[in-house]
Amino acid sequence: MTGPSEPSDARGPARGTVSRIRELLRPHRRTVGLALALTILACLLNLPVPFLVQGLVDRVVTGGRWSDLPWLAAGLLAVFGAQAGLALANTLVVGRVGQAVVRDLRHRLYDRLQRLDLAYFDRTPTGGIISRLMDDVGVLQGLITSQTVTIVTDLGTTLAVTGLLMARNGRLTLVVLAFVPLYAVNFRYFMHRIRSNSAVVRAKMDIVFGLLKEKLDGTQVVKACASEPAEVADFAGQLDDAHGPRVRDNTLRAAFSSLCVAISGAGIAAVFAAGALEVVHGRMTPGGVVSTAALAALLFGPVARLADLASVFEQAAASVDRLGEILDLEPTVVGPASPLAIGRARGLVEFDRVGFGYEPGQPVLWDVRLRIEPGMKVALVGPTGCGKSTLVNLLMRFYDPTWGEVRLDGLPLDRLALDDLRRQVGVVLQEPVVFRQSLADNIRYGRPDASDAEVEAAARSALVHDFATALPEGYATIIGEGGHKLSQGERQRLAIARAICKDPALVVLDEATSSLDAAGEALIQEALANLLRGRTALVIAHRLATVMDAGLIVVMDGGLVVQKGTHEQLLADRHGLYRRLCAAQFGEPAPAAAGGDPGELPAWPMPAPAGGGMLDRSSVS
Ligand SMILES: Nc1ncnc2c1ncn2[C@@H]1O[C@H](COP(=O)(O)OP(=O)(O)OP(=O)(O)O)[C@@H](O)[C@H]1O
Repeated sequence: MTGPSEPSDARGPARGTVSRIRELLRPHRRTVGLALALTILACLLNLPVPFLVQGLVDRVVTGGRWSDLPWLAAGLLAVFGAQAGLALANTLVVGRVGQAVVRDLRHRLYDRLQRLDLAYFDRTPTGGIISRLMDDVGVLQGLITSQTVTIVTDLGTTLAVTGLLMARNGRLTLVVLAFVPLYAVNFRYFMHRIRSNSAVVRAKMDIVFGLLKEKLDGTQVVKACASEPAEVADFAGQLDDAHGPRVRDNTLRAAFSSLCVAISGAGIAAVFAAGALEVVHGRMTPGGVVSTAALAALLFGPVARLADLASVFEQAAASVDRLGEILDLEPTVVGPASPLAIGRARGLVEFDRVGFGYEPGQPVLWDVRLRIEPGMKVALVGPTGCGKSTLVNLLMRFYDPTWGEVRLDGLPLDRLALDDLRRQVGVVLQEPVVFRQSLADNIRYGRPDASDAEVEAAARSALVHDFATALPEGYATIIGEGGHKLSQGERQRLAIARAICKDPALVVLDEATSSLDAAGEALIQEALANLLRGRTALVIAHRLATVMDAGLIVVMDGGLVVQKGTHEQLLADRHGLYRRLCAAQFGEPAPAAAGGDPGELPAWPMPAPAGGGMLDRSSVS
């Protein structure tokens, strides 16, 4: 993928821009056709102007036929009035198309984003994504709405006027056309500079958007650390960083446009000078010269604008490249063409010699072999970074194993439809996610067709019902960003209710590490017990005290499963990692007598420390 700050090849992507715009306009071809018809009409209306001007000069000014003045003036007025009317109609029509294209494009981008796998989001900053959806789409909208009309009008005008000029006076036409190559030189000089600078501006704005999102999301931490002044200074620094390239963008465009204007000014002056000679030699009337100069102005205007447009087009091409980074990307984790039907899974999970690395050549899981029987509660424990979450990510098929196979009910995961697989799994994350919608809709998020009664049943099971009914509008209360604020414990129970409402065969639990008081903790444990009942559960355990009853505790270290067994079995291994983890969390037990039979096992967990019954995570994550 092209890095955000690398300027792309100046010609290739520009061709992509044309076909991309054509593709975007295709669904609106009728409206575009109407706009084109209006444009052609507007172009044709340019043609009588030089004749009317010539008539004014030759008949009225030099010929003294004042009786011709009213109809010549009325003719000019009618032409300009009709052009204004057509321009208005055209702007309205093209504006509609532009808005529709933007809506379609944002929709397609969001659709693609939803289908891309987590790996894309791992490597792409959120700010870059938002800036593409808002900023780059806006640039393209500008090109389509304000510029396509101009392009077509100007192209039409250029052709028609060149024809007319040729018919009137070949020598003056050559004078006019001699100036056109200057536009080409001007264009060549500025275009690639404008384009690469545009790419730099966009990359800088990605960083600004990213910073903005990150810092607004983390407002609480910013305030808690009294870092507001530092944040303001940091943001100002980022804006300053983007300021230089933005100013350069402006300068390049201004220089380019001004040179275009200068070239057309020089061209018209040359037409007048050459025209004067034609009059002196009796080959043209003064009216003929004035009207030819008017025609030249009609030609230089569009040529200058066309060249100017090229700069807008170059900027849009940079945006199209960036949008293409999303639109052309195919997800790597996809469902099979003919998936196996699974119905409701029994919950048998197998990791068969699984290895995986987020980056090529850097495995974080090496050779995981694990069989989880239906209905079993399995705890994953181990030092931080040992690969617990990664294992769960593979079970959800957020990523595919680099080698080995993961199976559900004996079926390889990559033979199942993705939504079928993910429907089987309820996830409760460490940091519960709440969306800005009603409490009821938050609960039914994983199963949108759940009835109100089912939502309430899930809420009761997860001990959400009591606080739900106390909210200002009960289950209809809007929560999440800008809505009613829930406490940490309430949000965790809401996440559990969401998982229960989905009624999954499997539960993945990334056990919360935040400190709740004893009462809050007890409520969560009760809600969790309701969620886990009768389901296969995979619990990433940070506090060993909560998983001692697990049917199987899997101890991981450095991407490998190093121990497996029940709490008692694992403790019995005096040199095992599990025992060391327990010692780190609960404190060293009294030295065991020599000989060590199970009766000598320490009475872990030790009594909870004061202040809420939470045990220290220490080195265990
Ligand atoms: N998205 C990612 N991209 C690249 N590397 C990653 C990614 N996620 C995790 N890792 C790396 O993979 C390794 C295993 O991480 P993982 O999150 O699975 O560990 P964990 O045991 O769940 O840790 P913790 O208990 O601290 O959450 C770590 O070295 C981590 O830095």
